[in-house]
Formats: sequence, structure tokens, C-alpha cells
Amino acid sequence: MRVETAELHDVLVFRPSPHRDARGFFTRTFDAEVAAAHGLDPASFVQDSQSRSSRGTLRGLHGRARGGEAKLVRCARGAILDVIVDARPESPTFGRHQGFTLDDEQHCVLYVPRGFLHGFQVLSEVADICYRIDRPHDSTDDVSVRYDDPDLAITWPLPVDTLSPRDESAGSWREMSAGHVVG
Ligand SMILES: Cc1cn([C@H]2C[C@H](O)[C@@H](COP(=O)(O)OP(=O)(O)O[C@H]3O[C@@H](C)C(=O)[C@@H](O)[C@H]3O)O2)c(=O)[nH]c1=O
Repeated sequence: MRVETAELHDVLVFRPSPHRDARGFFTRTFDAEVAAAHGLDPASFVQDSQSRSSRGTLRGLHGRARGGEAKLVRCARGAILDVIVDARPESPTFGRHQGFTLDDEQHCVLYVPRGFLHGFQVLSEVADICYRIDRPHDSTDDVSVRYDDPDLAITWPLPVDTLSPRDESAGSWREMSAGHVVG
């Protein structure tokens, strides 16, 4: 498994080597030794979740108040554009965003540190996203920023056809970053 850094500070991409044969494939999705060698505490990932969405669906941008939440994100089925925003005021890449294609061909796993916003749009007919988080979920910590916030100016690849009510009524990046609520 190769591990790459990203444009955004502290972000990692775990790039496995899938084994393909007539039956399909085998791929490693998490390796505690590799994670520890790159400064992550493997035991910290206390919940593993999965969501399924259809093409064009956008989930995000989501962050977490009161300490933030680190994530390991992968696309187990289909393909997505995953976008993260560095919301850590002390970071050299504060306010910047980066997109990553995650799919069931490359099987890359994206490490998103605490203090980021996270969202994705589905590129395939259906996509299953799996993510491990380093704190138990608590919806009272939810923070949402509009995916089409003009200050972030993220380019999404497809028209957005499905949004949750929470994402529909999300706040602005300016408001959120001024209050330093994520992380
Ligand atoms: C995220 C989450 C949701 N839920 C519940 C709450 C709600 O009833 C239902 C759907 O929740 P949401 O609408 O918040 O799900 P969703 O919009 O998929 O939220 C997720 O979006 C992506 C972009 C992320 O980064 C994740 O951390 C998470 O925020 O599932 C849990 O029980 N545990 C969880 O960890």
C-alpha cells in the first residue's frame, strides 16, 4: 500500500494494490501498521459507516464542532468526487479545497484530519461510501456549509439533483470560518 501526501496539509491518500483475477478482486482497505507508520492511531477509528447514493447526489459539506472528526473515506462501489476544505485557521492551507476521485477501481482511501469540511458527489449510477471516524457520531455536533458557497467556489462535475434538507439549508463558509466552529 503506497501512501501519498496531498496539496492540503496533513491529508493522506492510501493507495492499495488490488489483486484482480477471474473471480473479481481482493484489496486491503485498512492496515493498522501502515496507518501507525504515518502518524495515525489505528485504534482511534471507533465507528465504520456506509452510505449509498445515486448519480448526481451531493452530501456535504459537513464538519464537526467541539473538536472535529478525522475520517478515512473510501468508495466501495461506483465512483465519487470527494471534496475536502481545510477549515483549520492555523493551517498553511486554510480555506483551500481539493477534490479526489474515489472509486471501486483504484480503491484509494482518503485520510481527512480533524478540522476539515467534507462532501462528495456521486459520479456513477450508484455509489457506496464507507468511512471510519475517530469519535462516536453525535448529530448535535453537525456543522454544514453550502456546497455552492461563493467564497469556496468548488466546481462540482454534475448538476446536483438530490440534497438532504440539512444540506439545503446549510450556512456559509464566511459565517462558519469566522466562528471557528469546526475542529
Ligand atoms: C453520519 C451519521 C448519520 N446518522 C444518522 C442521522 C440521520 O438520521 C441519518 C442520515 O444522516 P445525515 O443526513 O447526516 O447523513 P450524511 O448526509 O450522509 O452525512 C455524512 O455526510 C458525509 C459527507 C460526511 O462527511 C459524514 O461525516 C456525514 O456527515 O443517519 C447516524 O446515525 N450516524 C452517523 O454517523
